[in-house]
Amino acid sequence: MLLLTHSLPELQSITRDLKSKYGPLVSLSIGSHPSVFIGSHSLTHQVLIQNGTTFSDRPEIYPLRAISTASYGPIWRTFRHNLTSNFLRPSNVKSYSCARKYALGVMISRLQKQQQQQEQAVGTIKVIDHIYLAILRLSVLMCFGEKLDDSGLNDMASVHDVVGPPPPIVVDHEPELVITEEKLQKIPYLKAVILEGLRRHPPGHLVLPHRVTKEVELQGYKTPKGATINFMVAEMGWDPDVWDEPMEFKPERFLLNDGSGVGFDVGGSKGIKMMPFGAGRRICPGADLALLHLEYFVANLIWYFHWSVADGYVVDLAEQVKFKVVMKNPLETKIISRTKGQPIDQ
Ligand code: HEM
Repeated sequence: MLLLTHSLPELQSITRDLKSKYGPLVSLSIGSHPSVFIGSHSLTHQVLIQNGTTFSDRPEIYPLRAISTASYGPIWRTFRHNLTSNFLRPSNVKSYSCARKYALGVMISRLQKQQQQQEQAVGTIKVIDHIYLAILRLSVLMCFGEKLDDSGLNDMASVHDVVGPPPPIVVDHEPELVITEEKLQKIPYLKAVILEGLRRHPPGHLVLPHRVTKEVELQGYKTPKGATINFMVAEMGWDPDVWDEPMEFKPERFLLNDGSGVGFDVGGSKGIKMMPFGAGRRICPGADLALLHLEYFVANLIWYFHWSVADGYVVDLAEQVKFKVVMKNPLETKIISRTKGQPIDQ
């Protein structure tokens, strides 16, 4: 089959149809490049975890060969080693705590100012799809969007249990008090919300394309050397054979039975149920940092503000595929500062 489209939604709808007719392994040809789409959890595990060396190359379609686009070989290994053993080393990530706190202070100050201005102008506060870190954009808004009408996230009872009463107001971008990285460990429900956001609305519906380095047989289909292999991340997270009520937003599914923690292996080494960060040798090296930031900013933004839907606005979680998946219709929220005292002009 020759597929004459580069539109991801169209591609997804075609692969979804084909998958329902012919099973989880669907092979398409895009131009002259044979291209395979895998939506099966077990096959993905077999391919990326058990046969990683054969499936970790990238197709030569990128003009720039950086870490994410480099061929699987010594140059990629050097890039990856530099990144993981320096910038992303756990001790370094911990040492960026001051920068995280500063970024949070800027965010809170802006939101407080916006709240004050909008209260004066129209008596209501609208924050229009404007959370300031790109990494947070989709997941936070999706989480808020899904849970806004539910007391679960705003109350996030465990956040308040862990950190106590409302914080003091923020002056000069410097929060006196924040929910620290260490305290986040005591809020398993928060981690579950973030994971559920990434399952239900993964920022990428496909991982970056992989390339197979020798001819292989995949579930009886001969796949030639050089074929591009794509993994259907969103489909895997929504598979009713693996997830109970997959289209529902239910963070509890990630909690241990007694609610004391989260029992989920993001890397999928023993089995893949979802893979928002990919899996195997090319798995996103920033996954831990991303999860930490999502938890940190969500927890603190909930501690500092009460979030609800703007008057007359109906939450619409339709997605739009840009570089990453974003909300088609930006979220409009009303925020009320929980801080003691009034926000001041800055
Ligand atoms: C919610 C946030 C993020 C998501 C969902 C995400 C997801 C992904 C995915 C799906 C891949 C492709 C995996 C594959 O090809 O199999 C990837 C690769 C990559 N990500 Fe992330 N990522 C996130 C944040 C970050 C952050 C914060 C960093 C760096 C600080 C980062 C750095 C990278 C790099 C360097 C690669 C290429 C890895 C390689 O090819 O070896 N990502 N990411």
